[in-house]
Amino acid sequence: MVLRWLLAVLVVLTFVGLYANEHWTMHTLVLDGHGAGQRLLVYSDDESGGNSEATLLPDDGHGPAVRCRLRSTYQWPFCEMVIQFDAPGLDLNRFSRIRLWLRAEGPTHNGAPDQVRVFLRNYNPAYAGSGPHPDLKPHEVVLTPGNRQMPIELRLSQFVVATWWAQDHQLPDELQGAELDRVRIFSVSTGGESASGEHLLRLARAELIGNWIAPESFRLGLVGLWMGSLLAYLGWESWHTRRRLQASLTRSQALEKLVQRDPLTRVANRDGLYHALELLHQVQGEEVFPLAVVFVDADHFKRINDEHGHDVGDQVLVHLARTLRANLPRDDLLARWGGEEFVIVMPQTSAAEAAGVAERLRQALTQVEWPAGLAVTASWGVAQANDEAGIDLAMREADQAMYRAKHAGRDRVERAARA
Ligand SMILES: Nc1nc2c(ncn2[C@@H]2O[C@H](COP(=O)(O)OP(=O)(O)OP(=O)(O)O)[C@@H](O)[C@H]2O)c(=O)[nH]1
Repeated sequence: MVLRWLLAVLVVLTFVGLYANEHWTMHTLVLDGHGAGQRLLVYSDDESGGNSEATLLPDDGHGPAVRCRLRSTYQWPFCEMVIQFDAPGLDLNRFSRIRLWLRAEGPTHNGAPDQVRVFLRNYNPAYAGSGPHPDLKPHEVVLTPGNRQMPIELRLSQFVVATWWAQDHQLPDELQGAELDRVRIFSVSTGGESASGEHLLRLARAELIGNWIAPESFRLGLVGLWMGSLLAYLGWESWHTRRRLQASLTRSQALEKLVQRDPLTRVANRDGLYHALELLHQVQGEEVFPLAVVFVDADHFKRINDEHGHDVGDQVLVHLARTLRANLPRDDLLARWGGEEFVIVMPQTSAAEAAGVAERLRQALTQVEWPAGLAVTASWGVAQANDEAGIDLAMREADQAMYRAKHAGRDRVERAARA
């Protein structure tokens, strides 16, 4: 359930994030030649041997323009409006698009609308040289503004390295692709097909549009978010499972204890006794032997029930169990064997020592304030087991010894013949 919610949230976040980074969180850089680190210039082919004339017209409220008298004395005549950026140049990786408000007027060879070339020129010492006029790598898009709706929006990925420049520069493979990390020049130039005559190039506005976070970084961030969330979920899930297991273990242990306990006297029942014996043997190993077993049976208990009622009988059993427990060391096990009969198991104790303990317990019963002013006594049988296999035999022998105590007149301790 949690995983389903997590996935749903991640999917929504991913889509909203992608959309927001693309459309909502844009930032803009205006290219007008007046901003910090920008300069507006015009060039023509006269520096390359032509004699075209480029004149910068003052901004008349519609943005700067270049009036160009194109003369075909040069092979590739051109006029160009240039916005130059201070070193180290602009890193356009923060941007994804460029918007242009651009007009071009002038004669063409075949009467088609005038073309404009848009350039982004990048600096890299590997090809630019170190002179005052660096050889920048031109990235080009050819446009036909005509009567197009403004602005014209171009993706920066549309800019490709100009083939005429690439052919002149035999660059190694790794330098042949587009590079827009140190752009020193943004320019618009008359088209390659423009005919001689007077042209007008007007750049009312140019803006670079960027995402606040570069798309690559944003996508990397999204991958990180997915991986981080799933890892956090796995961590939480394993912690939660361990807690659930622990809780159910504690519950089942508590339940087991409850099942192994006599509800009236609160001491162990037979199952509880055997379980405790097993644990004792696991912990102490063979050191539990010799192990003494004492059977205790309340005398004339039926009479107590008959004369004073079942409730008094119950209270007598509770008092008997409490007295036994209170007078036994903690390591000795006490259990209700059934009816009015109890068993004591004493680790590391011989039958002789156990008989002494039983005798003290027998006397302790005379000190108890029994219900209904009764004077309750019990008969005791003691036996000894020397190894694990001997435990059941010792139980039977202690039981028999207890019956001998009954027949001998009750309220006494008897040891098994072998013990
Ligand atoms: N009140 C009460 N009586 C119980 C309980 N369990 C067994 N009894 C009774 O204990 C009595 C045991 O009687 P007997 O086995 O004849 O033994 P006794 O009367 O103690 O005689 P001796 O053992 O020979 O001294 C029976 O009447 C059972 O009903 C119990 O949990 N509560």
